Amino acid sequence: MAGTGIFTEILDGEVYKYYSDGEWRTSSSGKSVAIVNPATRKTQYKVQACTQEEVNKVMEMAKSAQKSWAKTPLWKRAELLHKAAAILKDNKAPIAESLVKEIAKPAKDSVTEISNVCLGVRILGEGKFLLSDSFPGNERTKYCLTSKIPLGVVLAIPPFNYPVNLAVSKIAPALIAGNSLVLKPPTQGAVSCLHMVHCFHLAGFPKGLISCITGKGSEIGDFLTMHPAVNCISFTGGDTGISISKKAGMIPLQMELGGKDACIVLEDADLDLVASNIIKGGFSYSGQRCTAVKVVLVMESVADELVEKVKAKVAKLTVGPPEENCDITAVVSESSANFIEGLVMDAKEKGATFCQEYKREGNLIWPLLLDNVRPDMRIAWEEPFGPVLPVLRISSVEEGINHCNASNFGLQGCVFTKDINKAMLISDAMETGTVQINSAPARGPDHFPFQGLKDSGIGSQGVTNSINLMTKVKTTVINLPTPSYSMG
Ligand SMILES: NC(=O)C1=CN([C@@H]2O[C@H](COP(=O)(O)OP(=O)(O)OC[C@H]3O[C@@H](n4cnc5c(N)ncnc54)[C@H](OP(=O)(O)O)[C@@H]3O)[C@@H](O)[C@H]2O)C=CC1
Ligand SMILES: O=C(O)[C@H](O)COP(=O)(O)O
Repeated sequence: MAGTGIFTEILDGEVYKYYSDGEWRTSSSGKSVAIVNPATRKTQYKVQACTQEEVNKVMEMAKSAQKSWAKTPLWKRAELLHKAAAILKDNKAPIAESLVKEIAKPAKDSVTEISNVCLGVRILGEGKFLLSDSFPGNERTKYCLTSKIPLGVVLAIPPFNYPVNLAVSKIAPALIAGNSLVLKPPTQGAVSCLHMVHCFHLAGFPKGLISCITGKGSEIGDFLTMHPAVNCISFTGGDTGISISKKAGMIPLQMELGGKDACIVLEDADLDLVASNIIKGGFSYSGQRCTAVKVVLVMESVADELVEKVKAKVAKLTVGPPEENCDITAVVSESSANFIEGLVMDAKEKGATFCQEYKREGNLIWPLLLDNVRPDMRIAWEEPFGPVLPVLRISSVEEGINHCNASNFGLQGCVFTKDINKAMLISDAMETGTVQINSAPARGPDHFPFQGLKDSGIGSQGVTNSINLMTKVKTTVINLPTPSYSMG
């Protein structure tokens, strides 16, 4: 059970503690932040509302712990990460339980990301050796050695929908690269993150190297992201990332933001395959994935058949509590449910075809496919982050590409066709960070690059790219008095 067994020390009465300088602490603010269970709409957990002084302390510790961590051999860093992964694996149950209660989601295994990041040992263990005479006009008098050095303190801010998984995908590359890490978990998902951080604590990482500050992003966020001790921010979430980017100083930023992933369906597509992918892509975790299919752009000639196939599959989705492993569960908050309803009502007023009756109970919204959506409807452009999927019928491939490219987002997209040549041309034309051919958008596997164009983000994720972003290249040049040629 959450907060029991080896996790007892992370709880103070009914409020979870925050983690600083290798210890679990109660904030001097005397205040807590409530975490509301999306399904019951009742307070499920409470976390500390940390103060600015507590943030300052954490940053000070992070700076000093990083100095000695950077001198820890790579194999030892990897060993500790493997240990943390093993502890996480052995203690999945309370993390899974809090994911269910905080974000209405069945548990997801986050352990593989830590292990995968140990690939970093190889990436970081390699450098470059350059010779000056490869550049015109130079003799071989300079030997240049390059290696990757840590940045310092990395601030990680994951979103509610994958609080543990997206935290670990930031923590592990930061640590293997020799950085220290300050985690600000999403409020909805904080308790799952605190359990995960305790697994790192039990693995025996040095004091102060990892810390976890809780509190509302709207209250503590600016202080954290603009803190002078922070050397890199890795953020996943919504538009907040755009404002963070404007305020952050001259530091590397990894921003994975929203998306309006388009699914373009050509006449020759395998419609059964498309329908399964629309269900998986549009409705898994109730559409609350940045990579969810958020608009279907289907050629008019096959639209009726595709819509019928998707309708049949929507009818089979189970709707209800996360504890029962239902396909569709309550969306994360009442404000999110209200926002989704606003999009649905706008589509209704403007004449979209409802393939199912719109139904909502509290934060639980039944899956809904909207056909004959037109570009003047909000749902054609905005991301519902819920189980509502619009279908726009197109009369040419160009129309589909134009719709996709007119979006301010550019995360992923997908195209379904049996013609690989057409698929490649469409992929090249789509202004998105990734295009999936004949499959729904998805972030993984972990070592694939993952990035958004336009308002969908800056920087790129994936094991190698994260490590590269969280390090800087350092060069040492050996200057010889006379040119030296091997064996010469
Ligand atoms: N591209 C991607 O990989 C992903 C994108 N998203 C996008 O995120 C949105 C939904 O996720 P959601 O979690 O609600 O996103 P938010 O942007 O609201 O929150 C993300 C994180 O930022 C924190 N935060 C809020 N305000 C600030 C601030 N001023 N400074 C610093 N941190 C702050 C939040 O904390 P708190 O919870 O305390 O407010 C949370 O930890 C959708 O738009 C979705 O598309 C989501 C997942 C993945
Ligand atoms: O935050 C998200 O929504 C994820 O990064 C998407 O990951 P997935 O494609 O593996 O669901």
